[in-house]
Amino acid sequence: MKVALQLDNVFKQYKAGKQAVNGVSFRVAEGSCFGLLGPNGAGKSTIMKLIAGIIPLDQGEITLLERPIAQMRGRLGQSVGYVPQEITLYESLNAWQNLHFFGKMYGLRGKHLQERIALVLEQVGLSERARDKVGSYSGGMKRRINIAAALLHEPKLVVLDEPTVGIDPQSRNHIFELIRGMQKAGITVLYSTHYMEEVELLCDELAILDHGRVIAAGELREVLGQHMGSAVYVEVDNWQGPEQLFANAKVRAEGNGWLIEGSSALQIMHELTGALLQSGHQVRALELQQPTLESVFIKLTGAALRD
Ligand SMILES: Nc1ncnc2c1ncn2[C@@H]1O[C@H](COP(=O)(O)OP(=O)(O)OP(=O)(O)O)[C@@H](O)[C@H]1O
Repeated sequence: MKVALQLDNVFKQYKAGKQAVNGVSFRVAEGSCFGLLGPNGAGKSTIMKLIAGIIPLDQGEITLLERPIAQMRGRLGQSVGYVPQEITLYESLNAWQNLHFFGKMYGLRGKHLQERIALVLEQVGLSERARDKVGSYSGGMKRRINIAAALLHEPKLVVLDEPTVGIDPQSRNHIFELIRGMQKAGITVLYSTHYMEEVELLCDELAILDHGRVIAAGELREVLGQHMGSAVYVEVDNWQGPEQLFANAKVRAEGNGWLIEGSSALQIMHELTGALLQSGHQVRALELQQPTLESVFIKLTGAALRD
């Protein structure tokens, strides 16, 4: 695996604030989509700003394409396309004019800039609205132009900070398609979100963050497998519960029933059906439950991801 981005023991504290990033390390393979998943305040935006060189780190090292970013200075901006959470566009200008402005900031000029603007507008599906004022756009369309602006200079790494918050489904789909297109083109994508379904859909690998620390990281299957076994959910009328039946599994009350987690869900189901058939209890629900990022997060932090 060729590493595009590497963070080694990175720390960041805002003035008089708490430790926003607290010893974070992870590696992102070239051409992959890496998800940063965590609740509000976990440190996702801060990590992204550190990578884009917008704020300096306190300790540790960030390496982009085998070069420490501390040594890259102006060249960092050439390699990274950073899309902040906030929309940063001129509402009174049209999309083309906005992109022209950003393109010039990246040092693009003349015919090449015009070609790049046309291409990124096509990539975000807004060529036909290019001459309309951005002020007349929906939130999702503005977000797509913000992403287009970060692609103008053909960066090797694109950093997207919660790009789907508060946008319409059509824009969301466009953004997903765009990311898939970037991956095909060998561009590395760092994607932050607090929607676990987005990570499951888009990302090859992920890091779960909480209070500025990585609490789990790796490929999706790996993370799910490492932290959760599969489980069986059961609802039974007038039953004292499955605790006595499963000495070696974890049992907890959930909803109107119980969740039994162990190394073999099939074995749990087998034993459960045997016992319930014998006792003649009325079974309301009996199902296999695959581990999800949500369940991993609850297990690791004791809180739901969207709290
Ligand atoms: N400019 C700042 N000054 C002081 N503290 C800050 C600043 N920006 C962020 N923080 C604090 O740093 C911590 C991490 O915030 P950060 O914005 O990186 O988290 P996040 O995971 O991106 O959250 P969100 O999803 O809300 O954007 C939080 O405790 C936040 O309050």
